Amino acid sequence: MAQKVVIALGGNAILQPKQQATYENQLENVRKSCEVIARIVKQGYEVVITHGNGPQVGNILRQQDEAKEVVPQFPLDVCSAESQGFIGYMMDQCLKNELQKLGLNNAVTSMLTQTEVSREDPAFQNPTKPIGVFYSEEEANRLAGDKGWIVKEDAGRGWRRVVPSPMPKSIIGADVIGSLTNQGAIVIAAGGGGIPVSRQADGTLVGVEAVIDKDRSGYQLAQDVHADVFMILTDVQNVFVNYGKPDQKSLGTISLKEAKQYADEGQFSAGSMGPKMESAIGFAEKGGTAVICSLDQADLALDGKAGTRITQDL
Ligand SMILES: Nc1ncnc2c1ncn2[C@@H]1O[C@H](COP(=O)(O)OP(=O)(O)O)[C@@H](O)[C@H]1O
Ligand SMILES: NC(=O)OP(=O)(O)O
Repeated sequence: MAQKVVIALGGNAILQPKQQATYENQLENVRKSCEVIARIVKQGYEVVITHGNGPQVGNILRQQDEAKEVVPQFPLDVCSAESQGFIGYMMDQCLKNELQKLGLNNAVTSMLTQTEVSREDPAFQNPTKPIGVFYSEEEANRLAGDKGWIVKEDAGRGWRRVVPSPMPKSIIGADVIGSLTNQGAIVIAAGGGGIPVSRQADGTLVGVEAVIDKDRSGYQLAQDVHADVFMILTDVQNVFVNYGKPDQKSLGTISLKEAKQYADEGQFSAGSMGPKMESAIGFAEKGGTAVICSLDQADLALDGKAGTRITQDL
């Protein structure tokens, strides 16, 4: 039987920190990602894709802010939906095109997805999710003062605005995503972690202002669709211990025990590698294989020849 892989693609792979946020730049990055994903499909894997939206949703908020005298501002959950919509569109189109180049005609569909969170989540008191572009410390502090933002340093790469990132409780429509996948479709879902919503006392859903971590939602999605492999594609080839220090060490295939030990030591930053490793460990604990690697090495990493790989039994 074909192996099922959930691929979580980083928002930074769609827009790199030093690139201008033009549509053309993002489309080209998505095209390159889809070229790799199409090769994975060609290898015979069943694929479900999720993606980040940190840079994009931050830019949408900034556009709104700059235009607030002219057009009313929308809440953050709606901005999340906007980013999911435009990234889903680019991905759906690029993947169809890249599959066609390989002579494949799998059905591809992008599903606008809501993810349930709790309004009581402690994340609302401690924002950790970096969004938008990077600033110098001075510029970030100025913007924080002017606009009431909370800003934090992001893994040695500069300063960014941060927003609350509650834990996903459930992916709404995960059963539909699973059955489409089982029928051979490639589904793009829960982009940007999914649009954050909470369930009210009467059972109805309502939007919540937050940005969910796509690695955490991807982990939930991977369990929901009974994936064999959960693969997180980002902008580093491997996970490191002592990251950014002279003695940093790249991690290849590691045991669950080793991964947990490094996480307990605080080796992985909140808002970047932290949620990736937490999700990878969770997935491996449930018996699956978790892989964290760079986009360009995704197919090698699936074969165990690149990236950081965590499995229950070594
Ligand atoms: N221990 C670590 N090993 C590798 N990368 C790390 C580590 N800690 C923090 N990082 C940072 O995590 C970043 C990837 O996380 P993030 O920016 O959230 O990616 P994405 O947008 O691709 O999901 C890397 O670019 C790196 O700077
Ligand atoms: N929503 C989310 O996790 O986005 P990034 O992957 O861009 O940080």
